[in-house]
This record gives sequence, structure tokens and C-alpha cells, in this order.
Amino acid sequence: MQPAARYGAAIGVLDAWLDGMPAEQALTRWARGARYAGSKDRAAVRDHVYDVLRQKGVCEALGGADGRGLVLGLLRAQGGDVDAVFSGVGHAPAPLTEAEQAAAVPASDPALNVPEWTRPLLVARAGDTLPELLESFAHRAPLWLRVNLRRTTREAAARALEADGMATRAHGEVETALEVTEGARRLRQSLAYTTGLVEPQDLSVQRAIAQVDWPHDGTILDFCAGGGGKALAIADRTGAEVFAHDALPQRMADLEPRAERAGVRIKQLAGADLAARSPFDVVVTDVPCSGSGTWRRDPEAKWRLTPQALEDLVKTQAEILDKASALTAVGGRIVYMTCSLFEAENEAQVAGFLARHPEWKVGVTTVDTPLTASDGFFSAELIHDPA
Ligand SMILES: C[S@@+](CC[C@H](N)C(=O)[O-])C[C@H]1O[C@@H](n2cnc3c(N)ncnc32)[C@H](O)[C@@H]1O
Repeated sequence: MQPAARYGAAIGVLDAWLDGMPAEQALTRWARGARYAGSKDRAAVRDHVYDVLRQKGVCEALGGADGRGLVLGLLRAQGGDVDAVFSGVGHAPAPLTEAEQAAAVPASDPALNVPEWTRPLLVARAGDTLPELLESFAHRAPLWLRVNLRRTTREAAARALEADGMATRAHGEVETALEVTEGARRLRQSLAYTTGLVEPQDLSVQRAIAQVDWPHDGTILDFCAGGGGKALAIADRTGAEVFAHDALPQRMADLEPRAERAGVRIKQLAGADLAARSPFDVVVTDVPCSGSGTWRRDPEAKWRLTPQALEDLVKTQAEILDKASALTAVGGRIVYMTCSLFEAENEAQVAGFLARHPEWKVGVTTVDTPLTASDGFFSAELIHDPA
């Protein structure tokens, strides 16, 4: 496909998204109908769509509110060649109308990268760095890998990735972390990944997990295990028995093969079995949240989030924390985690828990934003201290 035709395809996908279809579904539907599109074309169309979603407000202001306007806005935001794309040649979008050409183009405002109602919530997190944080949402997050130290060393993992055409950079402090600087799209096919030497995991999560003193024996429950990313990282660092639970057990469907690949054991527990296996020495609650820390990787989520949805999430988080406390051993710990930048889901949630449960105190807390890691992430250790 010609580069301009790829933008044309992105316009169609964005129109479907604006009609309510999830972006991945709209991309898949387009790809099924575009047998002529090769893997590079599909990747480029996907990049254009996600580039728009990362800065939809900016694209709207610079171009317009429909798919065509958004792509026009994207080109203007990126300083692209508008006339070369909107040429009308072949499958390229039609040339700009007189009205489109005559419309005033305002200066790009990074505040438009996030929904208006979330800005005050981000001010509370970012303070003076708010402009940089807002700007960061327009850009792709780098890919970080966690080296599975049970399987290999970080140096050997980097060499294996290099053999598969990927370049990496080791993080200075987090001993498991490798940033992919070249060839990220090759990861899923690489031997290093398929043989369990590395797992994609954000730097912020790796840092938070590295800062907790995991027990050498006893039991750890990952209460909101989902795909098991946190459980796998924790299992790599502990001799304790690791259990995984999720209110939606189907979310843990990949956990067994992932654990096998990583060479760790994680036992899945249904809701009915939790009480019998409790108490646990540590209960990890990686709760459902706004995901505002991961908006660079999942930009669709920020446009879907509503104040009501956030309020509901905060209630669910408090309920999960209360349930977790009932499953924790006397003197045990909860590790509360979110990938949110909002105080209501983080510090305020912890303060609410401590107010409801005076026999608990807070331990190690880590806070990252996309400016200090690649995602925003919050983690707080809550210690049962009945004395
Ligand atoms: C942020 S995701 C977890 C991601 C996962 N820990 C990982 O690292 O891939 C939150 C998970 O909590 C689960 N969940 C929601 N409500 C829950 C509840 N009341 N009890 C347990 N799990 C719950 C969701 O099904 C979802 O899989």
C-alpha cells in the first residue's frame, strides 16, 4: 500500500471507532477486508490509529471530529505532508476541500491529550511537571522486558534477544529490567520470549515488585491475578507458595502455560477455595483501576473512562482491600497496586483502608508516572500490626 492509502485506511478504522467499535476490532475488520495489505501496512495503519487515539483532542482541534478530520489533525500535529497524503490519488484520501483549507488551525495544546475532567486529577499527581506529563500522553511508551532470573542472567537474555534482531538497554537500578530499543515487533517470535527468558513488563511494575521484601517461605495470594503478570514476577523472587485468584477465572486462562514457560509453579484458586486455604502471609491486590498510568499504551481507555466509572472503581477497590484483609494472616501484609495516577485510587484508598482498619499500618510505597518510568504505577504495602 502507498503511505497515503494507509492513512486512508486509518480514517475508516477511526470512523468505526467513533461509532462505538473497539479499536482492535475495527482494525481486525479492516484487515480482513484488505487482503492486499501486508504486515507492514497493517502495522502502519495500527500506528496511525493509535497515534490519533493518544492525542485525539489535539487532532480534533487541528483537523476535525470525524476520521478524516482526526487524520488531518494528526498530520498537522506531526508536521506531516498534508497535500501528499490528501491527494485523492489511488486509495489516498480526497484532497482538502476549500473549507478544510480555510479553517483556522490553532496552536497544539497538550492539555487536549486527556479528557477535560481528568486534568485536575493529574495536577494533583504531577504538580509542576503537569505540562510534561500531558505531553507524554501523545507518545508511545517504550517496551520494557522483565528477565526471568530463574532461567537466565540479564546479560544472556540480552544476547539471546540480539540474536533475534532486537537491541536492548539494561536499567541501572532494577536488576530484572531491559528496555527494547530496536526491533520490538520481533519479540513474540523471538526465542528469548518463547522459551521464557523474558516477559514484557513495565519498568514501574518491576520497580514496585523489586522494592517489596517477599517472604522466602509461607504463602502469597495474588487476589486479582488476571493474566498473571504480577504473580509470575513475584514467583520469580520468592520461595513461598504462590496462589492466583480472579473474580473472572477465565482471565487466568494463559497463566498455566506462562508459568510453565517461566519455570515457576502458581496454583489457581476458585472463590470457594479461598477461605479454606487462608490465611495467606501476603495478599497482593492489583485492583481494577482507571488505568490512567497506562494511557500511552491503551489510549482508548482514557476516552472511555467516565467520572461515574471512576467512582465505581474506587468502591470496588475498597471492597477488594477489605476482603483481602480477611484473608491475611495475623501480622501479614497486603500489597495494594494500581496502574493509576489518581489520588482517589491510590493514597486516598490507602488512607480509607487505614481508617477502617486501625490495626494496620502502611509500609513501603512506590509511585511512578510516565515521566519517571514508562507507565504510571502505585504500590503500597499494608502491614497488619495488631499490637
Ligand atoms: C488490573 S487487573 C489485574 C492484572 C493482573 N494482576 C496482571 O498483572 O496481569 C484487575 C483484575 O481484578 C479482577 N477483579 C475485579 N474485581 C475483583 C474482585 N472483587 N475479586 C477478585 N478479582 C477481581 C479483574 O477480573 C481483573 O482481572
